[in-house]
This record gives sequence, structure tokens and C-alpha cells, in this order.
Amino acid sequence: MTHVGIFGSAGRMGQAIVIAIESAGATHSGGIDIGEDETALAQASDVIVDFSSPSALLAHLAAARTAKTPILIGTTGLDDSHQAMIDDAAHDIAIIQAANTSLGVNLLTALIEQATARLGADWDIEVLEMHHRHKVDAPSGTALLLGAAAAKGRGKSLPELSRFDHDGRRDEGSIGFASLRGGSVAGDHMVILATEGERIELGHRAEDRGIFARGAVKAALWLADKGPGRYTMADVLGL
Ligand SMILES: NC(=O)C1=CN([C@@H]2O[C@H](COP(=O)(O)OP(=O)(O)OC[C@H]3O[C@@H](n4cnc5c(N)ncnc54)[C@H](OP(=O)(O)O)[C@@H]3O)[C@@H](O)[C@H]2O)C=CC1
Ligand SMILES: O=C(O)C1=N[C@H](C(=O)O)C[C@H](O)C1
Repeated sequence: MTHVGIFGSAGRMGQAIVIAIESAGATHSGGIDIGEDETALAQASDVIVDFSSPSALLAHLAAARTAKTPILIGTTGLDDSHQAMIDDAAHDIAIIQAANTSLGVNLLTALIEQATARLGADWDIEVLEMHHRHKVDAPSGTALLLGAAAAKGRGKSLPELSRFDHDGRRDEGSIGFASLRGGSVAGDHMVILATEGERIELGHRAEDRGIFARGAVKAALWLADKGPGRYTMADVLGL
């Protein structure tokens, strides 16, 4: 039986993952939060899932590396320096970094890329997201993932096309972002493709964070026996 450890175990996602581990027939090898011994937990686990904070990433990767334990990173709010840390650690251990572990969002990501590959730059792209009042990062990691897929469909990178602060007229071909926060919304995302006279809306609504937890556990169990390198949710889901 696979032993799954949790970094960020007391959080909203950590609690949902404990339930998902039991439902998947795996064993919960323990959880840690701020100030606890991450290396001991990594050594006691076949795989780690991390839903905590960007500020903890360096220590969490170091623990997984010391223990040679694969790790799924679900934490969002990561920047280029965090991606470099993950690239470095992936020389020694198997890693999935996924801003969204649900099947629906990962399928949506592929659909967005297909759509923007077929539409010209006269189709404006806006990414809208809403989350619960406790979320600390904006735009959400998923909004950035969807935006990157939209840019890729246009043969560009997200930094080339993203606009986080529209002030008046939008630039042709750019990708705008808008974030709403309130109540207990688990995670809503909408990509709006708009041109003269018509509009396409491709979206996803999470009704419960159990979808993220089940996807994370599925990915962790898949990752547990993999060798060093970076893998994706598309690899796990066969998309
Ligand atoms: N990839 C995906 O599909 C999803 C990703 N997320 C992302 O997961 C992350 C966590 O979300 P959520 O569970 O809602 O957040 P919470 O704030 O509810 O939980 C965060 C947990 O991480 C712990 N933590 C915070 N900082 C540190 C640190 N420096 N070292 C160790 N542990 C730490 C907290 O411990 P303490 O309680 O002691 O502060 C807490 O247990 C966010 O980045 C969120 O965006 C969320 C949903 C789905
Ligand atoms: O913080 C959350 O709750 C969520 N975070 C992820 C994100 O930033 O995209 C995934 C999901 O939308 C829920």
C-alpha cells in the first residue's frame, strides 16, 4: 500500500486530501504544517503532496530530495524562481507541479489551446476567475495556466501577451485577467473569447475542493514509482 504524506495537512486542501487518500485505498503517512520536521515525513512516505505556501517550497523540495521521495506540488502563487527550484530538484526526484489537479480544468486547458490556435488576433481573450475570500494569490494559478494555454495556441508565451491591469483600450492579441474574491467559492474559471458580433465562453466550476484532492491523490499514486524528472497532469490523465 502506498504511503502518502501531506505538507500543509491542516489546511483546506490538506483536510480534503486525507479523505481522498482513504477513499483511494492508500495510507496517510502523516502531515506537517509550519515548523514541523518535513524530512522525517518525507522519509516515512512513498510520495508527498504539498498544498501549503510558496515560502515553504525550498524547504519542502530539500526534504523530498534528501529522502528521494517523489512530490506533487499543488501550491499556487509560484514565480520563475520557484520554477527554477523545481527544475533543479527534478534532477534527483520525480515531480509534478500542477496549479489545478482536477480532470475538468486539465481538459479545459487543452480545449483553450485548440480554440485559440484556430482564432485570429481579432478575438480578444479575457480570463475571469472567482475564489473564496481566504485565497491569498491572484490571479489564481489556474487562471495563469489557462492564459498560458491561450497564448500557446497563438504561438506565443504568456509574458508576451498577458495584461494584468487594463487601463482603457486593450492591445490587439493580448490576454486580460480579472479576479473576484468572496464567500466560499471553491474555484470558478471562465475564458472569454470575444470578437465583433460573437463571443465564446469556455469555463469550469468546482463545486467542491474534493475534485482537486481526488486528482492530487490519483497523480501522487501515479508519481510514486517514477524516476527523476518533471511530469504533468496531462501525463497522469492521458490527455
Ligand atoms: N493545485 C490545485 O488543484 C489546488 C491548489 N490549491 C493551492 O493550495 C495551496 C493551499 O490552499 P489551502 O489549503 O486552501 O490553504 P490553507 O491556508 O487552508 O492551508 C495551507 C496549509 O499550509 C500550511 N503552511 C503555510 N505556510 C507554510 C510553511 N511556510 N511551511 C509549512 N506549512 C505551511 C498551513 O499551516 P498553518 O495552518 O500552520 O498555517 C496550512 O496547513 C494554495 O496555494 C492554493 O492556491 C488549492 C486548491 C487546489
Ligand atoms: O486556492 C484555491 O482554493 C484554489 N487554488 C488553485 C488556483 O490558484 O488555481 C486551484 C483552485 O482554483 C482552487
